[in-house]
Formats: sequence, C-alpha cells, structure tokens
Amino acid sequence: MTAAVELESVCWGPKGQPDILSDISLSVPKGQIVAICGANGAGKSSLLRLIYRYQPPRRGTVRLLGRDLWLINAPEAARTVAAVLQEQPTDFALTVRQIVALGRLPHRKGWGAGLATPGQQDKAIIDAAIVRMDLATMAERAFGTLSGGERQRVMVARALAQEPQVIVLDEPTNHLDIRHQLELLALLRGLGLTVITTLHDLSLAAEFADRVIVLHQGRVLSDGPPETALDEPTLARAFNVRARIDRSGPAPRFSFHL
Ligand SMILES: Nc1ncnc2c1ncn2[C@@H]1O[C@H](COP(=O)(O)OP(=O)(O)OP(=O)(O)O)[C@@H](O)[C@H]1O
Repeated sequence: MTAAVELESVCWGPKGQPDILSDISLSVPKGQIVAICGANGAGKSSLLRLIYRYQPPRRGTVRLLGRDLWLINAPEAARTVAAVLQEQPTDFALTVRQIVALGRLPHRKGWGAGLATPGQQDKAIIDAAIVRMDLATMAERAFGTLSGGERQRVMVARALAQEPQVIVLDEPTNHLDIRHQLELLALLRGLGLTVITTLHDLSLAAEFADRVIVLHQGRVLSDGPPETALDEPTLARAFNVRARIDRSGPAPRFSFHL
C-alpha cells in the first residue's frame, strides 16, 4: 500500500552550511500517528518543514502519497498536507473565523481568492472546524486578543478546514492546559488522518502515538512503537541525562536526572 509520507535517504542543511539532517529514511502508513521526539536542536522542526513542503531536501526524496513532493504544485500539496505551526505575526489582526477560512484557500478556484466571502460549502466546513475546536464563542474576535491556548486551537481549526489527509504539527500542546492537551490529542487520534507531530512531553508521546521517532543530532536514533523506541539507553543518549522508566503502572512514568 502507498505510504502517506515517505522519506528516502534525506539530508538537509541551510545553504552553504553542513547537513543538519542526515540520511533520514522512513515510511509512514496512512492513518498512523507519529510523534517525533528529541532534544532542542535535534532537527525535529527541520524534518517537519521537509514534510509540509516548506523546504526541499538537499539530497534524497520526500514523497506524499507516493509522489515526489516537489513535483506536486503548492496548492495541490496544501490540499493533502496541513501544518499546524506557532502563530504568525500577520495573523493577529484577523478574526478567528478569517484565520480558519484561510484553510479553505487551497481548495478554492483562483489561488488569489484571498478572504473573499466563502461559498456555502466552504462556510459549513469552516463552521464545523470552529465548533470542533470549541471556538464558537470567540469566532468573531481578533486573533490577537486570544490566549496562547486559544490561539493554538485556532491554528488546529485552520488545519482541519484544509481537509488534509496528512496533518503535521510542531509542538501542538504548547500553551495548552492539561485538559486541552488531552482533548487535542484525542481529537487528532479520532480524525483517522495521518498525523506527524513533534512532542517534547514523552508521557504524551507514549500514550498518544502509534510510533515514536527519536532524533539525535539530525539522525534517527530510534523508531518504533513507544514501548521500544522510548527506552532508557535511547533517552539517556538523546537527552544526555540519566533516564528511568517505571512501567509498573498503566502508563510509563519517565524520570530524569543529570
Ligand atoms: N535555516 C537555518 N539556518 C541555520 N541553522 C538552522 C536553520 N534551521 C535550523 N537550523 C539549526 O538546525 C538545528 C536544528 O533545528 P530545529 O529547529 O530543527 O531543531 P528542533 O529539534 O526542532 O529544536 P527545538 O526542540 O529547540 O525546537 C538547530 O541547531 C538550528 O539552529
């Protein structure tokens, strides 16, 4: 079966500088929930940027549903893969509804349609995304007036309005309280989409992901189900700490020491 996302011997680095990501090969089946973990600077966000077609690999190939991502035009790629990133400064003056409506842009005729009034079908999809992310009471508010957690939910709603098959998220639980973290991860699981997300919280990764990829200095250090990918030696190496995992309870408990 065609993988949702496939990276074959991928390397990436900024122009004129050495590789930051080296020899990354992985294949993500449709519907899999993948958490990418690793220390600050390990290359997690750089890897995501290759998957949502922000930057091309220096060497190797990135495929989306079996096709080379860089042979697919940008609107078509955006109809398939949505990214949830930290908010952009340009978003602040727009209302919540206008930001969520941006998710429909790749689906509209004329890429320059901008914020022109959405059609009935678009409107229904935008409303559903707003309700799904519990934003109905603040839909007409300026994004800049929202709390950090509310903003994060708006960015997810925009991605849902995009109706993608693959959703890529960079630290989506940042700013969210515990309830909203759990709700967001449960929602992502329930979508039936392919989800690739960075997560600093290893307990959440262990509980929520089908598969964990630990990056270390731009390479894959471990890759597998959480119970094998997140073991003590891997964590010790990835984070340069002493790691202990207590698996006696219903969920693993991680503790770390210098
Ligand atoms: N465009 C760029 N130019 C120069 N260096 C870059 C660029 N993009 C990323 N880097 C460097 O590459 C390394 C990996 O960055 P990246 O943001 O992918 O790490 P990360 O694992 O997401 O880290 P964090 O957990 O801190 O968010 C860092 O050292 C970063 O400074």
